[in-house]
Amino acid sequence: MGPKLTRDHALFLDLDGTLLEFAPTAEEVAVPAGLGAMLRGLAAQRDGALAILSGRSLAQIDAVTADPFPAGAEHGFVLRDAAGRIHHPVRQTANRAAWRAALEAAAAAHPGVRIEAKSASLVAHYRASPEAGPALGAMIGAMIAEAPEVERLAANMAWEIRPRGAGKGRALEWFMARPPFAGRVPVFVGDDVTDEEAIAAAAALGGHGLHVHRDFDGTPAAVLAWLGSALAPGRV
Ligand SMILES: O=P(O)(O)OC[C@H]1O[C@H](O[C@H]2O[C@H](CO)[C@@H](O)[C@H](O)[C@H]2O)[C@H](O)[C@@H](O)[C@@H]1O
Repeated sequence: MGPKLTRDHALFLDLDGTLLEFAPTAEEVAVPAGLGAMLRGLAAQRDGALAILSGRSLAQIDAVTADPFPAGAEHGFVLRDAAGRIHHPVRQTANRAAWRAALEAAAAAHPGVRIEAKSASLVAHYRASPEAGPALGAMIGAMIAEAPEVERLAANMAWEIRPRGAGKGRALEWFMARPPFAGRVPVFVGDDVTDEEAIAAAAALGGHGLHVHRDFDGTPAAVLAWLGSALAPGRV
């Protein structure tokens, strides 16, 4: 369970596996009823100090939350501050088009594998074809071996090629240096290997880095119940 939330906490929330149950594709997730209203309430409670930190694109985040909250999209490659301004902390790679073509060709040879192209990252999803995972991972590792500007990430039933130097931990630190986050105590909740650096960053800043499986019962429902309890009458 997380701490009792107060208005002094800045909230940083992952989406898939944390607020959303996993689904066959990102577009097929069921958004819990009332999620947008709850996030708006939590943001208002702390003067807007609530940000979404997700591997999803900014457009996909907004489709889930229904409001343009501050966000670190694509694992922190695209940052949207509280005033709605967009920032890119690192540069795009020049090899993206060639890598995308190679991944599409690999996907054509593995029924069920799906390639997702975000503004900077490329993802090879193998949830519908788990047996393809190891070969895809090896192929991607070899493909980017000479490209130090990117890294291969083992995501949830997916491999992701993302620009090195971004990441959810850096995104959290970036927000914590700016209003309305600065001066508050960071609280991050995530579930995945891609969330560990934000869990560590929140703790290093004197806050709470929470894991859906280690600190809750492993379900988004438990995280949502905890968040919702902060909006109960008489709280904060
Ligand atoms: O950082 P997150 O908010 O957890 O987003 C991570 C990735 O989410 C999406 O993929 C994952 O969720 C899908 C829907 O449940 C699932 O089908 C897929 O297997 C998961 O890897 C999204 O497609 C990615 O771009 C995000 O990086």
